[in-house]
Amino acid sequence: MASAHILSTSGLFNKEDRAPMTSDHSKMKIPHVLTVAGSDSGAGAGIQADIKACAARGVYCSTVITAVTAQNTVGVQGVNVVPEDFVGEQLKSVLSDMQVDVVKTGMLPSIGIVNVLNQSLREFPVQALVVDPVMVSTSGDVLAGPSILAGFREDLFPMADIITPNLKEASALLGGQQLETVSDMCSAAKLLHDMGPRNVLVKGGDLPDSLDAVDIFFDGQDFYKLRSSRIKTRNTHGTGCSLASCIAAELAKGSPMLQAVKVAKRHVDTALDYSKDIVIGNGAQGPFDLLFRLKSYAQNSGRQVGFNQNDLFLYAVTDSRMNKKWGHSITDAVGAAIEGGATIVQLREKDVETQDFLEAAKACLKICRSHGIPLLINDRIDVAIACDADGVHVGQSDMPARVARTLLGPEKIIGVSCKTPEQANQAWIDGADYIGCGGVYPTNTKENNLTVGLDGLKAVCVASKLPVVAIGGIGASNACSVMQIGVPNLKGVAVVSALFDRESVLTATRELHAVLKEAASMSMERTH
Ligand SMILES: Nc1ncnc2c1ncn2[C@@H]1O[C@H](COP(=O)(O)OP(=O)(O)OP(=O)(O)O)[C@@H](O)[C@H]1O
Ligand SMILES: Cc1ncc(CO)c(N)n1
Ligand SMILES: [Mg+2]
Repeated sequence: MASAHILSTSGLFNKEDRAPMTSDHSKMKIPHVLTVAGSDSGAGAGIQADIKACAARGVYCSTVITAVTAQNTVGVQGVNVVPEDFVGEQLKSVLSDMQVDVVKTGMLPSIGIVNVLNQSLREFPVQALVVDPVMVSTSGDVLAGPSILAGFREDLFPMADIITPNLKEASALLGGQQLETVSDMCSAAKLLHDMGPRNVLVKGGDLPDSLDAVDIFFDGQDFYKLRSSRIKTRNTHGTGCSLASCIAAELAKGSPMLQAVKVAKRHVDTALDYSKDIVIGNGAQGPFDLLFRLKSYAQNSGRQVGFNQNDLFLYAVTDSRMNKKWGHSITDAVGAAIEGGATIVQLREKDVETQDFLEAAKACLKICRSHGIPLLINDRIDVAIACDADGVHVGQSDMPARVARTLLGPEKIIGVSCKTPEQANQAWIDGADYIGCGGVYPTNTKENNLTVGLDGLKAVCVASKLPVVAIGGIGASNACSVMQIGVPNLKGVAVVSALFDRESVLTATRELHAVLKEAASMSMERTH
């Protein structure tokens, strides 16, 4: 099949031409957590939470299902327990074949299932066992009856590297004693530790009258109070399952226990904060979003999804010194450039403090979004991420495009400055969306910059599989000759001085826009 779709992809799909992305990683071992738990049809807790938590932490998750629940944000409407033999069969399938690092348990609805699990773990030992002794859902529904207590205490806890009961579960395991204060939680952690697990985390999500969300970690010697501010939200369904899975995921990566617990708590906390206002379901307890980091990929707020190469037509690059010289604010300058016909904007602020840069970027993003114009950030990936800009432009000595792609995700726009066909090819392999080629003419905005001339520009365009924007000393007087070099992937010109080193940015942009239009219609005539 011909690969005609080269220009706008981010790099993963053109198998014929691009170097394979993972050739030297073909034998990579991925950290692996096996969760042995129940399915939650509402997907906030149970197996579904475990898969999301492991994915969010970058760890593979296999699943042995112990029960299927009919469950939503109102409560648990039904439970169908998987026969213990079949739980055993699932365990054998996974453990005999895959290299599982850590087993995490959730809902274990019968003593028979606990026994089967116990046998499997003896037959196929793993590096660590995380036991979340699930008994009652937050809605108050019973997920494992009291008969399970002996199974936990006698069979699983002695093997466990950590157990993670919530207050009700800790209380049930200790014969029903009330747990109402942080000091009660410490005593409980100690008593539970005596049952055999190497570490205990008593979770305080349900601690009454507590302003903070406090969990007590006990390693047999020291107590650690893990405290975060309590987030006001109804979306806490599945926090416990998610926390235990995040711990398991960090252990699978090789973290020490306390570090794993701290990272897990921070992940759940950030996820709760991020999703505090989402609305799923009508019940009292909604699920939250563990994959919040993927947010900007999914909710491309306000802009078109993907990169349109025609956006390179009149590419405005800002310059703080010029704005200062003419007394323009950055937002006025960007607004005027857009009004004059700029089709994409790049913020290139060389002598500005980071905080001011971020504020400027946010303000410019608002203007750009309201006009449907993409906003890119020069060099500063951190600023681009912080303001959710549409992408970045990087030079040859900035962050490599491949790394920028990993940091920004598959949908953001990445441009790379290139002077040679080799650099253009590398930019394509690295998953860039376009290249900037120049300086075409000498310019004052970049010191010691090698000028490639129209011939150099043409050579790069011919070699490039990506669309190209020409840059360097271009303005209304020479834009026409640049656009007429006769290569179809030269999509536009990028300009700094010709727009911003002017008293009226609006007039200058309009003028250049008219020249580019004229050049485009001339080349249309030539081809028809
Ligand atoms: N509103 C909140 N704000 C911040 N952290 C919270 C909040 N609610 C729970 N947590 C934290 O989430 C983690 C899970 O604790 P929790 O006591 O809710 O577990 P759980 O009852 O087993 O949860 P579930 O049964 O819903 O899966 C703990 O680290 C706890 O401190
Ligand atoms: C299946 C399942 N496992 C665990 C919990 C605890 O949150 C739940 N509500 N549902
Ligand atoms: Mg729980």
